[in-house]
Amino acid sequence: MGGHAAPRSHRSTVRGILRVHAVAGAASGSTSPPQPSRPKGKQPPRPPELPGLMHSASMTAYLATQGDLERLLLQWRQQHGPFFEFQVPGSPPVMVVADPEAIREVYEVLQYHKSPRYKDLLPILGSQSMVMSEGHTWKAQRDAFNPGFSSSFLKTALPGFISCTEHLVERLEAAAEQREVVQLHHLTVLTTLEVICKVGFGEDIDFLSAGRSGPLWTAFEGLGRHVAWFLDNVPLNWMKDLPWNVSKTQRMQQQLDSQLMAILVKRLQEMGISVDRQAAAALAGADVRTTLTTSSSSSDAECPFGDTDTGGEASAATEQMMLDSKDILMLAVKLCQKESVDGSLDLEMLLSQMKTFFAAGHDTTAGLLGWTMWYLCQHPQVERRLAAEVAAVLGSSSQPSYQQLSEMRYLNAVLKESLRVRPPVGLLARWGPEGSSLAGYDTSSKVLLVSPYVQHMDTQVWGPDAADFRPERWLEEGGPAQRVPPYSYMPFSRGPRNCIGAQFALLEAKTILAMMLQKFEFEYAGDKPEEVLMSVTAHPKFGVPLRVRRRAQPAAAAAAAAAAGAGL
Ligand code: HEM
Repeated sequence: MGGHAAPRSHRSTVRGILRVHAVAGAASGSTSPPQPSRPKGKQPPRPPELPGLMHSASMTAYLATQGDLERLLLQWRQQHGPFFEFQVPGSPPVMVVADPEAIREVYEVLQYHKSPRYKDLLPILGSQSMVMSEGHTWKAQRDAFNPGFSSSFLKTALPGFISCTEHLVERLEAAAEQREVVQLHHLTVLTTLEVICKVGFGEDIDFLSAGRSGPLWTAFEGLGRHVAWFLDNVPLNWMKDLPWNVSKTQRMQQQLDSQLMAILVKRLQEMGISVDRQAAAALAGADVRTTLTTSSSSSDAECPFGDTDTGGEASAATEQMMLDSKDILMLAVKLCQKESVDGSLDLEMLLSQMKTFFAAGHDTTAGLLGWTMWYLCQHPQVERRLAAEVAAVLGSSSQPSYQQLSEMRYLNAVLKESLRVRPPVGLLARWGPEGSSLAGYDTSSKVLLVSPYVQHMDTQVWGPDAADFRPERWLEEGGPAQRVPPYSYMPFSRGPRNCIGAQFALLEAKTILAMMLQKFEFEYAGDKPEEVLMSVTAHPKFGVPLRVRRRAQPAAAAAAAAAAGAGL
């Protein structure tokens, strides 16, 4: 079945339009940069303009694409070439850039800043989130957290990934026993939340048992819905600045902040670092920017990574810290302390990154898992081959080792293919500075929009079956997938602002899929095909309802795998 054969709802169209509008930075928002006078430079082709919210007549052409925003961009790319522009009424022009070399220029050479409208997400991500910071501040944050997301550290964290997945396996066992249909996407959301808390922050929270009732989930979900409402309803976006909405946002943010701050303070105390609890409470509770001192510090210096080089091998000292640290947060705290002149810690910066990882670290990977299971159900021959590989590599072991996961080449290909045909993060936006141009086009004060989906569907790069879900393409020696230019495959973006969590997400997805497929068989239980619900990420709209059955005994499965060995 084709990669985008599932039809999409008109509702998701409208949300999609609004997302573009939001990312573009609607004029109604206070965060839109000023509009300077236009410099010289040619203008790219302009397809029929995207409709504004109330212009339903002009929406007709748009809906003809079955409400699929990314497919519309793909269609326009085929009609107008790799550069074209549109403008949503009331927002700056949006130039779509689909040429791999031009994207590389923007992301690696020119390193344009992110679109200012991402700032609307700061209540969820934290005021110092590395998603939005730039320059030295951003570099300091990446330097502090990069080692925790490296493969060498993640290798040691594998038991954490496994123990969270065991909760999921228990839940699926109960479902198989009771012949219950599970909403797989929902279960993967809860599992990936467990993983980020455990591996990221060293905190055990049983989200699968607590479900939607746990205080951390309740706080996160409430704030998320509140913030998303203003993003989705662009014409009413200004209402977020009304005093009662500002205080509601602050109140909800405070609930989330206090939950995560409690974890942070606990972890610091476990590390022997005492924290001024009152100040921590104030930081979690109000809109203040404070740098707290800890027992080993005496002033309020920030974590000064500004001039540290991120590239290259980890130093021996960092490697030792990796060995001694149980989770990513602990490692980052140690690195910050080491670099700090006086041992002080910027708690607000740490809290912001915790919020960022909590938000960015689960929804995306849960989407990847949900979509992968949907594709496996649609392609039983792929599922059989994958299950055979898992059985052959794991044998009777119920806990995969890092080495075993690395040996699963077909699993790797399945995940790469799933990320290609349905990249969880659909749109990336940068801001063209005043006076700038790209490939001869004026990009001054424009949003430069890149769609990984458009890049992944280019038949000139991927071949005529670009739209098909076909993991084998990644294993064909000398095939088109081996020759794609870097910016034609970018589910995790690329360049210095690529996804810090890419290795984390892949290890997590491999662990969860291998452990699920070793024990269970799945069948799609929905009465209509899955559809995309475009939110900040591309969700499976119906939640991937699945019937679960126990797979034949591992020994029998291993025998079947041996028989299928030639196909591995
Ligand atoms: C399948 C899973 C994931 C996908 C597809 C994904 C995709 C992306 C993409 C496309 C970007 C670039 C955004 C932009 O330029 O606007 C990004 C950035 C980021 N991601 Fe992920 N992500 C995933 C998982 C994770 C995980 C597990 C974490 C953390 C635990 C994470 C944390 C981040 C952060 C902090 C950034 C901002 C990096 C920076 O600007 O320096 N992501 N991700």
